[in-house]
Amino acid sequence: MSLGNTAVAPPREGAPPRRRDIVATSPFLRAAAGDRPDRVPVWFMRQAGRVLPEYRALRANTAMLDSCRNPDLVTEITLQPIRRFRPDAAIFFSDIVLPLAAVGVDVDIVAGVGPVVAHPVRSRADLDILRPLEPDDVPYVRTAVGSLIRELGTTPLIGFAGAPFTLASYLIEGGPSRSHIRTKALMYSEPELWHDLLGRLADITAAFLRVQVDAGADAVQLFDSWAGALSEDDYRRYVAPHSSRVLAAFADDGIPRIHFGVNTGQLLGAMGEVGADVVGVDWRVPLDEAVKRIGPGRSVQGNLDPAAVFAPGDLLAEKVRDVCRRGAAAPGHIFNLGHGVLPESDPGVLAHIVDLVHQF
Ligand SMILES: Cc1c2[nH]c(c1CCC(=O)O)Cc1[nH]c(c(CCC(=O)O)c1C)Cc1[nH]c(c(CCC(=O)O)c1C)Cc1[nH]c(c(C)c1CCC(=O)O)C2
Repeated sequence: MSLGNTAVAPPREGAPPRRRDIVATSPFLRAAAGDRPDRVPVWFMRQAGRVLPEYRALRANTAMLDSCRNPDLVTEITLQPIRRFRPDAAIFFSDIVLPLAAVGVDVDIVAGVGPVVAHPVRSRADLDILRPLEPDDVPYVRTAVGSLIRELGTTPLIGFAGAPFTLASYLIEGGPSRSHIRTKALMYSEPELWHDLLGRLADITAAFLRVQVDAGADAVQLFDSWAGALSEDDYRRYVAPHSSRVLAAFADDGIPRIHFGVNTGQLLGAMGEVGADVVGVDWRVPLDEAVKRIGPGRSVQGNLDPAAVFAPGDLLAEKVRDVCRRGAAAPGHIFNLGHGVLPESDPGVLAHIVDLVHQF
């Protein structure tokens, strides 16, 4: 059975040869395409990074964005969790603000805070900073994806980018925000400026993903981490057209497009409709209920509470099995946490979760 619309799309004219050999066998790619492989595939958002001591050792003297610009470091960091956890997919090590930095936005990643933008975007004049992203702005991305494809063997590589709304929030607020007040104020009071801004961000995001896909990434995930702050009506009006344009740019590539956000119970249907093959679900909505909201023909990814890794072993195992059982309501299910791995997590417990999912 193949309900998804991914497996059938012919490659784009002039596109690189996809790793067609793994499409038929990879549990991750099959589940993304709406199939039921022999085992439930699993990977973890933020599996590459701070949870691993070998990562912390490697990054000790390198700033986050500098490490993203070093293909050897990116390759090694992306591979570290593959060796340790044996998940069914790798995710490219980078950050959602990297393409913004690549077009000249003064953005830094401050430890314990997150991305901080020196000159927030608040007026039409500020938009000029957002020029289009050219492939040559991120040569290190092409190099790193290429070397990963050679190293990964049969494990698929997920490319990713931040969605226009989530990037806009960082740009407008100047950093992380709980309420997104300035973002929403601009959205409501200057809709024309808002749509210009999100349009530019959609172009940058699509171009950043294009570099990864043309270098050989086997899937893409669009992170709209903060979209859950919006009502469905506002999401459809102010955000969906732009995310839709990003995902539509990969409709002919024959690769799965995963669309994820946090706290998006009210948006699951809309987030599927913008052109996702797989909808990522956080832990607040059980997967069988999420499947009803998303509607037919789309796979789901998720959705163990990242804090469940701190539960006693038998309760954790019960929770893992519950996610797998409920995920069976979708055409295809990719096991994941409902958001990124928490830094305090024990890597041994993550490896155990991979085993539990594979045994299910
Ligand atoms: C919030 C934040 C961002 N960027 C950053 C933060 C703060 C992190 C912290 O101190 O807790 C900075 C950052 N981003 C990343 C690191 C490397 C170390 C690590 O935290 O693992 C660091 C220090 C990797 C990353 N950052 C991201 C990835 C890719 C996604 C993945 O691996 O699953 C990685 C490896 C993506 C990212 N980056 C950002 C968002 C909103 C997302 C989307 C995913 C999400 O909602 O968490 C912005």
